Amino acid sequence: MGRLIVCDHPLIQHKMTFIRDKNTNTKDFRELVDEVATLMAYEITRDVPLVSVNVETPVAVAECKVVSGRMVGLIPILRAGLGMVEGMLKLIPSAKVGHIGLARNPETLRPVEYYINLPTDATERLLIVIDPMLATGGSANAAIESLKNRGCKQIKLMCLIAAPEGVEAVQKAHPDIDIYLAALDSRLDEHGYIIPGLGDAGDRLFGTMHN
Ligand SMILES: O=P(O)(O)OC[C@H]1O[C@H](OP(=O)(O)OP(=O)(O)O)[C@H](O)[C@@H]1O
Ligand SMILES: O=c1cc[nH]c(=O)[nH]1
Ligand SMILES: [Mg+2]
Repeated sequence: MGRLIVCDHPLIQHKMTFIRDKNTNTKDFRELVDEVATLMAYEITRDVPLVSVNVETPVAVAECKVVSGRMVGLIPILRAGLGMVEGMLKLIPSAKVGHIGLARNPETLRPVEYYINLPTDATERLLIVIDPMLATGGSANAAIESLKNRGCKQIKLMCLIAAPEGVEAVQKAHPDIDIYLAALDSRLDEHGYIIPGLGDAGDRLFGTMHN
């Protein structure tokens, strides 16, 4: 079974409080999501391979390590996953970015894939699927399945908030996948929203709330 890692660093918990708050405006929400993505990037790259290099300090040769090149691909699920890309690229600037467009049908809650574009060397990279919300798990599962169907083998999933139902669905369909979260919430409501959650992540990131 893949690991479930809840990244509960105090700075992440602090920022998540304001991300959840309905009174946080679009600009602040976007900045906070970006910041949490940067902090989570630190944790999700904890086990990337290193290679040894020697560097000359002003006084001696030091045996050092560098992250081996061309390691990571970021795969945001459109739209809301886009809000986490820049924050991760701050720590992993050599990552390439692929996109998977999925939208949940509000009645069936089933995801519909409307776009996919992956880096040409995606099968050689550790791919991090990113989406703020893991609700029923339908979107994450569809994205992971799409990647696997194209020959990708090393895949992790990174979300801000998950419902237990979503975690269980991903673990059942893809038991090889590690899941990284900033918070694990209580449940889903009858519309497939995470409770207490943060509302609709895409709408809050892009200011498209219908109210
Ligand atoms: O786990 P699930 O039940 O599949 O729900 C989670 C999905 O729902 C949201 O996207 P949405 O369909 O609202 O699209 P958007 O990002 O364009 O707003 C969210 O960003 C996830 O992709
Ligand atoms: O709570 C939820 C569930 C799915 N998608 C969201 O943006 N929020
Ligand atoms: Mg949405």
